[in-house]
Amino acid sequence: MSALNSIFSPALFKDKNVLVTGGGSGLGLRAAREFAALGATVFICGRTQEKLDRAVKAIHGEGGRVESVVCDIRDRDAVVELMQTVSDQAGKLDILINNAGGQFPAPAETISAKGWQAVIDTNLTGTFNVMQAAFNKHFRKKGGAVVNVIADMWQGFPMMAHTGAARAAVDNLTKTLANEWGRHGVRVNAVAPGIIRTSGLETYDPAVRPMIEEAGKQNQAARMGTEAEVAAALVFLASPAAAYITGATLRIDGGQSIFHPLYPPNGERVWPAFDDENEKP
Ligand SMILES: CCCCC/C=C/C(=O)SCCNC(=O)CCNC(=O)[C@H](O)C(C)(C)COP(=O)(O)OP(=O)(O)OC[C@H]1O[C@@H](n2cnc3c(N)ncnc32)[C@H](O)[C@@H]1OP(=O)(O)O
Ligand SMILES: NC(=O)C1=CN([C@@H]2O[C@H](COP(=O)(O)OP(=O)(O)OC[C@H]3O[C@@H](n4cnc5c(N)ncnc54)[C@H](OP(=O)(O)O)[C@@H]3O)[C@@H](O)[C@H]2O)C=CC1
Repeated sequence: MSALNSIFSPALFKDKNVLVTGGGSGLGLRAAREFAALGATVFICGRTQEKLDRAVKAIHGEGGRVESVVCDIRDRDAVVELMQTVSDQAGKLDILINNAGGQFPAPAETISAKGWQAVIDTNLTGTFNVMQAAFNKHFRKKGGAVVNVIADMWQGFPMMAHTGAARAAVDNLTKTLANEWGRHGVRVNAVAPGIIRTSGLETYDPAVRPMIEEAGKQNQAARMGTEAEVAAALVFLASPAAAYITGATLRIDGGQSIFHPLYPPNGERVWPAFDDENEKP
């Protein structure tokens, strides 16, 4: 077992280099810690140097190998440079976790042109920029694995029209690029988290937090997901255990996306809510 109580073999990613975009906080940081604990050399990127510095310190403190690069994934040239940096420092990239992203809750009719563009540029174009640059610089010749982080937008995404559209597009890109790049030995998958308790949620306006707390219980586990639960799925899809999986999107949402308002009757549970084993002391 690794320091993070992982069920995976401690040397699973020995000699592998992993890039986690948005690895300075939340899900990305948890994933970066997990890959580092399993033997990988991890690169993390984001827009904020201080956030990255704190993450590097945390991973070094756990004995992991990590490098950070300031990079806005919306900037194509910066993303190409990021791939060059990985090449200069580590020689190759094996795994890309496309996690950087964000949005703000707002009714569709109020979203400004710049607000719409910022969210599409970040979550769709930025995600594509990183995949394309990783393929051209690294994966084309030696193969690799990509896991994109999207969201639960299967029934539309009220108050999140911009990100719902962008994430649905990335779901489709995942399938398209799995087809185009399979012959190069590249697997492309995605995870679709439901509502996960991360530091990212705290960036939202306090006025919408009660709504998020309530929505976080609308699933079969009757609670929000944890960072560890998403990281475990990212690790699995990036690992050789998923060698026969490509073009797939794994929903990590406690059943939120299939939640039926009429069941259970009167909201009664037979068993207590599922616990996250990783979070138990
Ligand atoms: C039911 C809830 C389900 C929750 C499931 C999902 C959860 C998560 O994803 S957790 C959190 C992930 N982290 C974040 O979302 C935080 C990071 N967010 C962002 O960085 C921004 O949302 C961003 C994508 C817009 C960042 O772009 P950036 O270019 O840095 O942003 P600017 O500040 O320059 O703004 C550009 C544009 O967007 C408008 N805008 C930004 N925030 C809001 C807001 N809260 N409400 C309305 N409009 C917003 C901003 O005003 C700018 O437009 P103009 O005003 O027209 O210039
Ligand atoms: N928490 C949840 O319930 C859910 C989260 N998600 C998605 O999971 C991912 C991680 O979210 P979470 O950990 O919760 O939130 P965080 O806000 O903690 O993580 C987002 C990370 O992305 C980085 N980032 C944002 N924009 C850019 C950019 N343009 N270029 C480079 N890096 C960027 C941020 O760093 P910086 O600001 O320094 O650039 C930050 O480290 C996001 O894509 C999020 O939308 C999806 C479904 C549910």
